[in-house]
Amino acid sequence: MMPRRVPVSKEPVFRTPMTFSPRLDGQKARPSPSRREMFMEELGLDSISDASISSGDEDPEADQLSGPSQCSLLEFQAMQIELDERDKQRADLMFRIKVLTDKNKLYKSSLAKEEASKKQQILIMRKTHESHLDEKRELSKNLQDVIEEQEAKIFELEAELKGVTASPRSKKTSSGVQRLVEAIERLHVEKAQLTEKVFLAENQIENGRQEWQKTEEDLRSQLQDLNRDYNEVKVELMKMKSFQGVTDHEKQLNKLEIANARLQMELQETKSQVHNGSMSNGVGETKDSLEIQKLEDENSKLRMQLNALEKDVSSLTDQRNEKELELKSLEKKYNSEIHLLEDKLRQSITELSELKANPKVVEVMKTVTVSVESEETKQALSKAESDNSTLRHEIEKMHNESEGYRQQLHAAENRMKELENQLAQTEHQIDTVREEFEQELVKMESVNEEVIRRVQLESQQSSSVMSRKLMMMKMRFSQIRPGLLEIAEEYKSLRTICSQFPNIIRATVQHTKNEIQHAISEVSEHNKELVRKYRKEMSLRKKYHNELVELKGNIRVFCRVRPPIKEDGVGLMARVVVTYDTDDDGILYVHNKGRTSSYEVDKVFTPASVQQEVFDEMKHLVISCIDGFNVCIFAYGQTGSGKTYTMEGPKNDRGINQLSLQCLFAERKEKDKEWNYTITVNVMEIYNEMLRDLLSDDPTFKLDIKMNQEGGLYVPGLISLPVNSVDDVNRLLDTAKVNRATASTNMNEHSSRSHALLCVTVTGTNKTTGNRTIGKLNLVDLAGSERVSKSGADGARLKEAQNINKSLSSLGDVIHALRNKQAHIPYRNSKLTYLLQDSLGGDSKTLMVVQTSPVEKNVGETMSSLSFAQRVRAVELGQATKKVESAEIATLKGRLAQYEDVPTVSYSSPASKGTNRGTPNRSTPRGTPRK
Ligand SMILES: Nc1ncnc2c1ncn2[C@@H]1O[C@H](COP(=O)(O)OP(=O)(O)OP(=O)(O)O)[C@@H](O)[C@H]1O
Repeated sequence: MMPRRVPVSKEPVFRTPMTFSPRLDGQKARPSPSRREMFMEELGLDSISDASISSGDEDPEADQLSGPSQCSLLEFQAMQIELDERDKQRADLMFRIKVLTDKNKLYKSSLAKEEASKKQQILIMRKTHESHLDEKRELSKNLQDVIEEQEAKIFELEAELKGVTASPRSKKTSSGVQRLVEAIERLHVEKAQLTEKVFLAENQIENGRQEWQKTEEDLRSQLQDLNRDYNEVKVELMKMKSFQGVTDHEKQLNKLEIANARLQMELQETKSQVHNGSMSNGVGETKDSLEIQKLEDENSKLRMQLNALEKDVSSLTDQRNEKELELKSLEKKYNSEIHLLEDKLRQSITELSELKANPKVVEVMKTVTVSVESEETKQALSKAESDNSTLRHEIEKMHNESEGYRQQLHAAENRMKELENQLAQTEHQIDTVREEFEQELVKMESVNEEVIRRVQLESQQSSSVMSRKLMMMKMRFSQIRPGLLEIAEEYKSLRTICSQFPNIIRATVQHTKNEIQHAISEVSEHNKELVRKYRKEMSLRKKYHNELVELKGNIRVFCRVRPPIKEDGVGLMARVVVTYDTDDDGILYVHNKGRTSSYEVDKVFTPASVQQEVFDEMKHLVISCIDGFNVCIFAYGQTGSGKTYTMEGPKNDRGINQLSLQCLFAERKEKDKEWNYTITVNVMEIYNEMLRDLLSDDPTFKLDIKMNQEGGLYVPGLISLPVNSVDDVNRLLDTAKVNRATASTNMNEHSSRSHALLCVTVTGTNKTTGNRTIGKLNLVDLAGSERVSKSGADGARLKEAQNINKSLSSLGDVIHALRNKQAHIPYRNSKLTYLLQDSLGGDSKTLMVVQTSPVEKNVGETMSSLSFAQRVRAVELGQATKKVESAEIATLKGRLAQYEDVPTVSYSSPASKGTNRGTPNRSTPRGTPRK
């Protein structure tokens, strides 16, 4: 979420450059504004972070409360903090104003200093000028004196020429020259003094310049500090912008932004004010940089003035030097002229004295002039006249020169006046600058005062608003304080209770756990007891059931469901549709087209059941064979349902056939002390209604089933072989397998379409009594039970299927007849039923293992097989009996067999025809079995 922008006030506000330090470190963003922040917003105040609020003497726990009362307390605290901040700002402002005032004073003092030094300089200059003027005046006076002296001399000479003495004049001349020399010497002294003063003034100017530079540097460093502060604030702002920017710091960030904006505004406004102030009479805030600029301007102005003054001084010095040179040349000139004049004068005097010494010449001259002019007189007179004219010329020339000097003096005076005017102008300029500066200072002061007044007014207004709000808050706080205290108390007590909660909860949980555990253990005990009872009941039930089955002679039915195999394929048709009852191991369910059919058998073996598990359930039946019972176990089911797997089993996991023989061997061994047992086996198959001996040398030979005189069935030519070990059994079974393969074109298909029979005969003789028992165990792997219509067979295969169907349907018919206790049981309808006659209807214990596929694809056949199994299960054959013969009977039977040439090897026990029970079966061994 972007931070909300707050419009910046246009009024200039003095602010310190971000003196607060907000919680930047370790602050965690809050997801949404708290109620306190919302309240602060309502009041139009900036929100304050939790960390910045310290409640002082308030109960700190009250801060943690939530609700209206907590908001009010926080409002009060927020107001206080806001006021503190304002006070801080005001103090900061005052400090800045004080700094500005100090600076102003400093400028004033430096200005006064500068002014004083300038005044001093002006005074010095004025004095220098005055002294110069005096000198000039003195010089002109001296010159005037010299001129006057010269004029006097000329006059004296003229007068002397006219007969007047001129002796006092010469004295006057020498005194004027003397004064001129003195004046020149004074000028020299004054020049040295002036040079010294100029040097002094230069030093002062240099000092002033250094002071200005220092002030300038100070101001520059202050400006740099301010800029640095500003940059720091900027950076701080940037940091805060980058670190914050989430909802709970929005207002703080806004506050900083406002402060920043205000600072910028201040800066701009100050700039503009200063600019306006320099352009017109506008007022503005004094900013250090502009002041420096202004002072620099003034400094440069003053420097210019100083330079002008220095120029003036240098020009005056030049002028003075010129004058000195002029004076020197004049002095030289006057001296030479004076010397010349003195020489002339001396010459004239000598001539005059000569003339006086020779009065005749004078008289002659006078006479010549009046009347007779002698030649000499005339010459002397003309010479005198020429000398006189020369002297006049010289005097005129001197007059002219004197006039030139007078003009030069006048020009110098004019120049002096000009310089005085310039000086007056400079002074005027300085006065003007000073006045302007003073005016500006006054303006600045007034602006400062104005700003201070405005800020004070503003802060007063804001503080009065804040005070009002504070008052309001205080009032509200005082109103809600009791409630708050109450809530705080409640909160404390609640907190105490809450702090006890974990212990209570822990204890309660522990207690509940213990109770539950106790209950569970009780229940489990009870359950165990129940399970024990249930199992006991079940075993009893089974026992009774078995007893009942034994009594009734029911055909026992087991069902084995094979696991899904790859031939079942994938997809919908490979879905498992057979499920099992968890409580009853005799019930299974088949799901077909949304309907579920349940089937009850004596025992259900799931795909997880192993061979041994299956055999264990029928072990007692197998063992009963050793006691003289006839037992028949046959596997029924569609092709590929696992019949062969159950009966034969793979090599590494043998099935019922081998396990049964192993069991019999073990049993024989156990009873070895009392009984002498002989176990013989024969292996047959019925294929296309043909009976074959799989242990014969010619397995294709078709065997017949015949009945002896006693009604017993026998198979002439059938080979029975004794077996004494598992190896014997394996050997025989392998031979049977080989013969079965030899007799067929396709072994796999053949095995599916033929019934395989393994018949085990156990004959036992009691070693003590000589009594004999004969028990038979028929182990039958039936052909596949699938329907012909489904298999779609034709030709030879159709015949096969029909034959299979025939035998199986005959089996069904026999079962049906037995079930309905019909008088005629159609055993002879097929070779299978005929051969199994004793097992199905005779004095036999019969077990059918119904094999099923678990997948959808075979669901029809599965249901059909299970329905058949249901019918088979309902068949009551009556109680089976042992076939035991006494020793005498056994001996007699043996003798009889020797005399009678009848087949003695009965396939099955010689049972009476039909369903008669109770008659001991006779069997006549047919000689020694072939090897
Ligand atoms: N309980 C089981 N566990 C594992 N695999 C089994 C089981 N039952 C049957 N199979 C497998 O199912 C396939 C078919 O079994 P099997 O040949 O025994 O059927 P079948 O009913 O004798 O067939 P057919 O009537 O054609 O002789 C075999 O590959 C076999 O290994």
